[in-house]
Amino acid sequence: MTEIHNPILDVQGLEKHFGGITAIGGLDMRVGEGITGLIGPNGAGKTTFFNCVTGALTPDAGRVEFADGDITGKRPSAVAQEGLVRTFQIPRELPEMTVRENLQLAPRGQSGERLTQAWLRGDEFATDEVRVREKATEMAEFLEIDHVLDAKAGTLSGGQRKLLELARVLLTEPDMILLDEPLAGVNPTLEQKILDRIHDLESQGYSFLFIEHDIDVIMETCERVVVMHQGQVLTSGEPADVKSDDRVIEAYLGEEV
Ligand SMILES: Nc1ncnc2c1ncn2[C@@H]1O[C@H](COP(=O)(O)OP(=O)(O)OP(=O)(O)O)[C@@H](O)[C@H]1O
Repeated sequence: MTEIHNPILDVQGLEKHFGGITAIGGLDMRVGEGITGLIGPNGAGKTTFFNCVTGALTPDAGRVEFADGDITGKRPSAVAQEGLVRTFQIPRELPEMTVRENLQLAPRGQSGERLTQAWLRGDEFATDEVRVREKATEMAEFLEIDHVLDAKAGTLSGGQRKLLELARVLLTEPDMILLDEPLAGVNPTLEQKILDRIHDLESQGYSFLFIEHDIDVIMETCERVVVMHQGQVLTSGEPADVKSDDRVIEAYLGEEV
């Protein structure tokens, strides 16, 4: 296991139980800058971990620090204001609204208060409206969904919905983004586009923690990988080391490698 010396996200002793089920059992995890992969078998606790860290679930025990601040048990909006946001395995756009409306809402929604406050400070409301619109357009262009800006979000393909979700999250100007299977159900061309954008964003200073089941994608995309198993961190390190770790092969990769 390799140590991260200057973590952005530092989780200690995290626990989450559902009745008699221990989803997270005393987990310690440190995540630094760049792109980190989070892998593990079904039921390992990856999504529960995301939920506990970003405030959707309250942990039963433990401490979550982000950018040196204690965010344990804070609500999702407060966590987002600190610069930590997540996407969902199943995107959460508003299907009856257009893509543009979904994007323009993003900075004002639960996770966008930081940006909205910045925009509202000392500016005319009308100017803010224009800025919100411009930002939404820029983001749609960046993620190549600008051609569907006027379409209802509910009519988008699965892959386009993933891009919309990523755009909405980015519009909150986070520092770290937790991605919950952003490539699931996405065709290979779009998959490559999403990965390219993630790399672009990394070079702009964003950091990612990235749940992904495809080990080849993890190997190519991530500088570091954390492996979860039964609510704990089994190991972490560079992708090649993790892939050849006997415990990881036994617990997760099996005959895939
Ligand atoms: N709301 C809940 N109520 C009861 N049990 C839950 C709940 N959420 C998760 N669990 C249980 O907690 C454990 C961890 O689930 P979790 O979804 O976090 O795993 P995961 O690693 O994200 O799995 P997958 O890769 O299949 O998405 C599982 O045993 C799951 O059944």
